[in-house]
Amino acid sequence: MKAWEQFIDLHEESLGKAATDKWLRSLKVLHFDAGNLFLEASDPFQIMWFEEHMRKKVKEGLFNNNNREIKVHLSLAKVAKPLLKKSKKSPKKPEEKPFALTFDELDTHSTFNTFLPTDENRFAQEALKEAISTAKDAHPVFNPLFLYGKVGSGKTHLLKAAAKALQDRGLRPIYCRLETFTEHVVSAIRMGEMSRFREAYRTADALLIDDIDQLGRKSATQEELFHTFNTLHVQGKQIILASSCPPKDLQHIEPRLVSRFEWGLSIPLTPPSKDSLKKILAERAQMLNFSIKPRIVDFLTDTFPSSPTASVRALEALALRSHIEGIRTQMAQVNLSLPEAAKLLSDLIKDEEEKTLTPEHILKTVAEHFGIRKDDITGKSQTRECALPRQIAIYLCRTKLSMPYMKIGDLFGRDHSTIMSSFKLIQKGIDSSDPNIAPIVSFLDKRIG
Ligand SMILES: Nc1ncnc2c1ncn2[C@@H]1O[C@H](COP(=O)(O)OP(=O)(O)OP(=O)(O)O)[C@@H](O)[C@H]1O
Repeated sequence: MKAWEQFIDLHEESLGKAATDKWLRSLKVLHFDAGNLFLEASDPFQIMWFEEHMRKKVKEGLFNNNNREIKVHLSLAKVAKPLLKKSKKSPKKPEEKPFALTFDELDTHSTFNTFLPTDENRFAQEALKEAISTAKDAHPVFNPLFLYGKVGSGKTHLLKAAAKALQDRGLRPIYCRLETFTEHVVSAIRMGEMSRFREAYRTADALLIDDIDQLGRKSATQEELFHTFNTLHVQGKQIILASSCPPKDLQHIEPRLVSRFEWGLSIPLTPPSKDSLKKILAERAQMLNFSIKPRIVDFLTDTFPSSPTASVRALEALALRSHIEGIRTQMAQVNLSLPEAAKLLSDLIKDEEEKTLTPEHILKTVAEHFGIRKDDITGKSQTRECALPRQIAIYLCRTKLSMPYMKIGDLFGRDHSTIMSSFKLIQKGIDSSDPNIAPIVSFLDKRIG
């Protein structure tokens, strides 16, 4: 496939020939349709390496002749040693026809077996298992099942586990993220293939949609979801949805959909506690055949406290990087010390630190934006070159961190009333849509996060 070959050639210079051959050229091209490239990896580390090093680059740099993004789907070769026992069912072959609905893939580690039951999530797991065991045989008692919880509470894991368990029962569930459902609606409309879209979704044995809170104001998607929901519901097909909030808090979603989401059972999920997260990491390491000392597990949970997702990703990165490093230096993975682990994860740790919002981070972002030094912002200079960035930084410290004026004054070496008047000046600029102030503050506000 030409675009893929060109993409590989382009990256050979920075990766080197050996790495390019080992990690990219050895990926087997299974199939290509207009927007999707299916590749097969020979071992799990190749997939992890790709996700870590190439996923972003592919998204930004792999396009077809019509300049549309090509999505890369990676699977593990059947002969390869899987991380977990795989289902006996062979994966569905992608369709050959021009309009192909490609659904999100299930992964080998998101199963019920690998989901650690905690007091907070036990009920959700039981409800899902019950729904799966009776799916298709009886009208579901609770339909839909609506899982909701914060980032990292295990929604995606449970949804994929449920889809996998349904497949193992010989049923044909559809699992997809809302983004995929939306893409399908949009391309079906564009290509005049609505009947094929409907046939695919409405004949499924169960429908599982993740990130339903991202429905937003897309009216065509809401319309199709509404009819898909009704058709499946009337037939007694189980519907399982996941969202960051309960149905009543969903934004911009038609009331008729919200009320349907409330027909069944809504189940809250809570992110795992620190102790549970440690157990999750230890089990994940075992699945990866990665020997990890408890104190490195502690280090991961302390370093990536904001979300289980980040800790799990860091663990996977550590397993991959120490595997590569081990090949290079003969270093035994088993002996990985804390400083070695920290070194291998230094970029991820830096990213994590930057995510924590501090006055330092605000100063750094504002200074970088205006091309001046942090010291210029807190320094004495009254030139406009320094004064405007300073006033904006003061404004952002107040609005983003709710810092008291006195504290901001200490940070900027100015008295309380100067800080207040800087704040008011920027606020006035925003309120009056001053082109020299409002767009910059809005941009920096988003950038700071
Ligand atoms: N109880 C659990 N047992 C095992 N792994 C878990 C558990 N809870 C979360 N995880 C793991 O933590 C990571 C984050 O979970 P997941 O992606 O399912 O969260 P989420 O609620 O879908 O978050 P988001 O809202 O960001 O999509 C995953 O790697 C998942 O496998």
